[in-house]
Amino acid sequence: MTGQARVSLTAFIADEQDDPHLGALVDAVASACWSISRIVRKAALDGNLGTTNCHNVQGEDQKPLDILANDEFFRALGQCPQVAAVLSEEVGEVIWMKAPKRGDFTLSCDPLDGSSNLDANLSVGTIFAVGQVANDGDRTVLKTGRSLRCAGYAVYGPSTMFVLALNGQVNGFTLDEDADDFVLTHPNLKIPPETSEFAINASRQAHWDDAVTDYVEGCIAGEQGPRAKTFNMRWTASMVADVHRILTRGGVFLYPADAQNRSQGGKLRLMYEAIPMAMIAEAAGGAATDGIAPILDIEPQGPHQRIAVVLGSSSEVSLIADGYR
Ligand SMILES: O=P(O)(O)OC[C@H]1O[C@](O)(COP(=O)(O)O)[C@@H](O)[C@@H]1O
Ligand SMILES: [Mg+2]
Ligand SMILES: [Mg+2]
Repeated sequence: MTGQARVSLTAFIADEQDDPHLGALVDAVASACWSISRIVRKAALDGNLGTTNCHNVQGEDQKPLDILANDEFFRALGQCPQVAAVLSEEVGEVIWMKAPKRGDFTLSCDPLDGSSNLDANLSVGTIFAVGQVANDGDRTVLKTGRSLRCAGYAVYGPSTMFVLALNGQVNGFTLDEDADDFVLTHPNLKIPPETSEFAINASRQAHWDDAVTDYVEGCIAGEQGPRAKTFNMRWTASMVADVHRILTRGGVFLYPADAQNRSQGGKLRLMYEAIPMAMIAEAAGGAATDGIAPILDIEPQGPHQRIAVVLGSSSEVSLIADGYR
């Protein structure tokens, strides 16, 4: 985007919508991501790699950076008077910051996504979704993704980027560390409907159901197979990094429910992984399903509910969903 006027995230949001409170909230989330980006980059220097003896409500090991990123989020949101509630992967229950008033915001977040990659210095990220309080005293956080005001993620990779779905569009901003600012570098991101790249943890093949096995075998069969084209495969084990690649060049991401994780509903969490990424995928012209229904139409049953996720290029998503019928 050289030669074009630099547009900062703050200016972009002010242009895009007229609710100054939402602008302030997105700015606060971006500042939390900026701090997390610095903490992640200095982790080895500050002794923040490795493990802790702590577990989150899902029984998962909490890495030092999971906890530090979560603290950063609450610090930044604590400065936003319009934030009524926060649901975080790292905290068991929904935290109410104040008595909810009509128009206040609720925030669901995965402060550090892809934490199994931290010690290997691979790309990780942060995921968030912003809901709104419908009426004074309304304490409903578990709403379908269709009710969201915006959603996004930050990816801490070779560069730090902030990607935001707002008003039916997805835009990417790159952190300019010298200017301490997120600058619009990837306007109006679109997921191409066709692709020849899929992402799945193939080591779980033995547990897959037929719909997934048939789909992957069809891809791997290449030009001689039913798809009559060559497919590539990628798996980074960071949902943010896999989804960012799909936003950049297309593809389909699958973390299906399988024989091993079906009893808990799948692996990924509906409120702060599946729903925000589904909003981003749909706003970028892609699709997102649990195999049966669009993820944004699913009524959440619990704050840490898990779900199957298939998202990305619309033609592949519908082909995979056909396999479940
Ligand atoms: O280890 P697996 O089975 O490949 O799972 C990787 C998936 O788990 C996650 O790391 C879960 O997210 P968290 O790191 O936030 O717990 C996703 O980012 C990723 O897609
Ligand atoms: Mg995650
Ligand atoms: Mg996480």
